[in-house]
Amino acid sequence: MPVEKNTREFDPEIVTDFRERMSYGSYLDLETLLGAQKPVSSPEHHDELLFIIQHQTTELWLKLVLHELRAATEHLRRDRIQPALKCIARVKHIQRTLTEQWSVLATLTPSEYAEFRGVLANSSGFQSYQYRAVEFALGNKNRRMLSVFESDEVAHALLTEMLEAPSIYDEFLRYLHRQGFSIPAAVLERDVTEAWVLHPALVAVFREIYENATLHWGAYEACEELVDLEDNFQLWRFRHLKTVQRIIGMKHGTGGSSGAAFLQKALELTFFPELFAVRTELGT
Ligand code: HEM
Ligand SMILES: N[C@@H](CC(=O)c1ccccc1NC=O)C(=O)O
Repeated sequence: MPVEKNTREFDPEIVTDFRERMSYGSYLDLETLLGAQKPVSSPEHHDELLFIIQHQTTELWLKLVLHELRAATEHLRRDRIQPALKCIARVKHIQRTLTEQWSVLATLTPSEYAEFRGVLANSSGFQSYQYRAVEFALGNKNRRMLSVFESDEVAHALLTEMLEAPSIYDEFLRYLHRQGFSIPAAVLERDVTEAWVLHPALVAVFREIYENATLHWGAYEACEELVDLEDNFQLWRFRHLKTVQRIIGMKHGTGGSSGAAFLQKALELTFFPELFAVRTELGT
C-alpha cells in the first residue's frame, strides 16, 4: 500500500511531456521571475535574498493593487458601484497580506542588514514608482515626486498619467453628484493634479449618507470601503516605520531623507479626510 510507504500514487493520466504543451513554468515565465533575484553583495550575503524577495513580492502585489484601483475608479466613473466595491475588496486583502509580510523582514537584525546595506548605495523604496502610483490613485497627488523618475521613462510616463487622472475619490464624488448629492462645483472641477484638501461641505454630504444609510446603501458601503483602504494603507506605513526603526534606528535613509522621522510624517497624510471628519459629527 502506498500509504504505508508514505508516498502518493502518481496518477497514470498525469501529463509529463511538455515539449509541445504549455507548462506551469512557461505560462508563468518562471525563468524570468526566478532569474530576477540578483544579490549585489560579494561575497553574497545570506540575507540579501530575503531583502530582494520581500521587495519583489511587494512590487508584484502593488502591480495588482494598481490594476484593481484603476478598474474600481473606471467602474465608479460609469456608475457601476457594485463592481467597484468588488475590486476594492480584493485590494483590501492584498493590503493585509502586504502588512503581514513585514514580519518576515523583521527577522533581519540590524547587524545583518548593516553587513550589506552599503551595496544598496542610493537606492531606496522612495523610488518605487508603483507605490507612488498607488498613492496617486488614492488621491495623494504630489508633482514633486515625479522628479525622482526623470531617468526612468516608463515610470515617469505612468506617474504623469496617474497624476493627471482623477483619483478614486474624485470619481466617487462625481458619482455622488450624479446620484443627486450636493457636491460643490469647486470639488467637481478641481485641478486633479493637486493634493486633496478638506472640503467642509463634503462632511455634510457624508453625514446625510451615514445618518440615512438604508436610503443610500451603495454610497454608504462605498464610504466604509474607502475608510478601510485608508486604514489599511496607514497600517502598512506604520509597519514600515516600525521595521525601519528596529533595523536602522534613526539613521538617515539611503534615498537621502532623514529616515524614520521622514516616514513618521507620512502617517499624518490622509486620502479621504472628510470620511474621517464625519465621524466626529455623528450621533451629535
Ligand atoms: C530593511 C528594510 C527597510 C529599511 C531600513 C527601509 C528604510 C526606508 C527609509 C529610510 C525610507 C525613507 C527614504 C530614504 O531616505 O531612503 C524608506 C522609504 C520607503 N520604503 Fe523602505 N525600508 C525598508 C524596507 C522596505 C520594503 C520591504 C519596502 C517595500 C517595497 C519599502 C518601501 C518603501 C517605500 C515605498 C518608501 C517611500 C515611503 C514614503 O514616501 O513615505 N521599504 N524606506
Ligand atoms: N532606504 C533603506 C534602503 C532600503 O530599504 C531599500 C534599498 C533598495 C531598495 C529598496 C529599499 N527599501 C525601502 O526603502 C535604508 O536607508 O537602509
